Amino acid sequence: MPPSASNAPTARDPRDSIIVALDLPDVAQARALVTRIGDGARFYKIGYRLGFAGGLTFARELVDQGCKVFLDFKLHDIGNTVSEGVAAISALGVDLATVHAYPQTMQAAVAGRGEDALKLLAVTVLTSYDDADLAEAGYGTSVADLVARRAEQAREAGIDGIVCAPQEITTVRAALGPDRLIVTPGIRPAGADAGDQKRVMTPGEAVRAGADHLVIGRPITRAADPRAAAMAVAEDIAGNA
Ligand SMILES: O=c1ccn([C@@H]2O[C@H](COP(=O)(O)O)[C@@H](O)[C@H]2O)c(=O)[nH]1
Repeated sequence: MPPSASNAPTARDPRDSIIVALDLPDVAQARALVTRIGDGARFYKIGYRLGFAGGLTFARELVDQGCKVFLDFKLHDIGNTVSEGVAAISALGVDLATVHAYPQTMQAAVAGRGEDALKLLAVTVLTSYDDADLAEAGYGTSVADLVARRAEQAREAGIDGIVCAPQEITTVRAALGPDRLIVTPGIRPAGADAGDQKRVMTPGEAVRAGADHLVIGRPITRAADPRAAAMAVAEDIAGNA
């Protein structure tokens, strides 16, 4: 079960910094995992895999249980489609949603969100990319420079926060100012397999660098004891906050 009112983390509880990526094949497995994590986390991310397998209904279930929900579909399309898509996401009552950090896309997303409580995050450069991947995709710029440029454009567009790797937090914070969110995937506890992630840091390092939230999938969801894995992350965060 997610944390009950009696053991709910306080505002400064390190567990509030953790967003668990529920990259699972179906709702039954996602529900079982959330139960196993219990009071180890209360903020969950739903992406393509679960989203296309009943995850939107499950998002509602998590919200009704008092959990926070991040819908990570990384929208990128013509402006009208993005605006209407964001308006539809707003109606789900989730807390965070992502779009790619292209100026047209971000402006359309902000227009679609209107006055709703949904916070929009712009994904700068995926954490599975390095400079060589950007070059291969046709960009003549480094990851660091592209993230910095996109963070500036996100601020101008009125986006609420940025998704970037922990390595870029200092640059992004300078562009965004103190109040907007910095959310970092690419998090690996010391010794954990990086897998397809190329720009990684430990939870403690990322929090020390200034991340507001850490997105963590496999190191928690594939752990033998997911609650213990989440608690170990929280401990690392607490030791570095
Ligand atoms: O740049 C990005 C943007 C999003 N993600 C998402 O975060 C999680 C990370 O999962 P791990 O298993 O901890 O690698 C995953 O859902 C990605 O879609 C990202 O990794 N990088």
